[in-house]
Amino acid sequence: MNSTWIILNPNAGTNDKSLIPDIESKAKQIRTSAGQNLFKTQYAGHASEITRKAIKQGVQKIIAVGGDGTVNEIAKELVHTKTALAIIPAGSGNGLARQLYIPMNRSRAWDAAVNNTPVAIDSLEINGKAFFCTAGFGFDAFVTHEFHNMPERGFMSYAKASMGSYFNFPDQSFEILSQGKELINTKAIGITIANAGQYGNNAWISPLSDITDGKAELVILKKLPSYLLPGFLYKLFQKKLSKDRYYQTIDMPKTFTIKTTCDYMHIDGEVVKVPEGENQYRVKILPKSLNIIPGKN
Ligand SMILES: Nc1ncnc2c1ncn2[C@@H]1O[C@H](COP(=O)(O)OP(=O)(O)OP(=O)(O)O)[C@@H](O)[C@H]1O
Repeated sequence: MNSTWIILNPNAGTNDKSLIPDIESKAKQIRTSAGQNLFKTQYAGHASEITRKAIKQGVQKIIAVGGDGTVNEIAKELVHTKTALAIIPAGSGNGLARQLYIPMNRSRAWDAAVNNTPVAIDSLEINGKAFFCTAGFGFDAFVTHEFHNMPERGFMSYAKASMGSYFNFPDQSFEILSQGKELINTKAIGITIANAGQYGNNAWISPLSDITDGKAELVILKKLPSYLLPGFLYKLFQKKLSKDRYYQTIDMPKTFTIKTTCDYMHIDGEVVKVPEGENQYRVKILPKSLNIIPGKN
């Protein structure tokens, strides 16, 4: 049996025609038995199914080739298992890969995936759904929703989706509780729960977040007047955001509850429609729960 499986989402990313043949040839180079070691996903949820099979068969490492959606599907199955995850970034945002300093260059990412040693990172759960980078309510979830409906992928589409709706987006209510005590009660354009520091695309929404520290941060974003937006965006991409009257970041306890009236949320960049009548979310931190291969050791 091959001890490394590769799971590739052929639909991921921005239409790179060389991706599939390149990964096919790299997979052949590391094949150690007659068994299959490359699996192409055929539908949403397929990467999770393949991962469950890999765990049962004692596979030691899974190399995910795709974007954050594919990575999330695989990683959530690997939480609290011995199987390590490596990533070849092939999506549009690649948040977890960038957070782990995995090269965007495919050959260098492959070298890291094959040769580097895993580290244990934290994961988070929101109403039982695992995530590894960020989850959010309000404006960032709305932008993610708009982005997924755009014909083109990539950073420029994110910028268009954000700018087109920012000034009309209404404030939302957020109440955060822990152990029955109210920690926060506020109106804001959105909140982000951060395990990693960035959304993807090097947009550092929570620059001090450390994916291995056993903690999560909550970012509260208030609507900025237009003249402050360019400075905010500059700091976002330069990893320089810090507390002010429009941007707050709070260290969170190990478990907490969010009550909100938002219609959408995103979990690692995948939009989730909030079920009618559901407005309460339990968040739990699972320290050092996933073995993952970083870009640098
Ligand atoms: N063959 C397939 N057809 C349709 N959807 C698929 C297929 N394989 C996987 N998927 C789904 O596609 C979703 C998006 O994929 P992925 O995140 O890898 O790429 P992306 O959306 O281009 O990247 P990013 O998340 O960085 O924007 C995944 O959540 C997965 O469930």
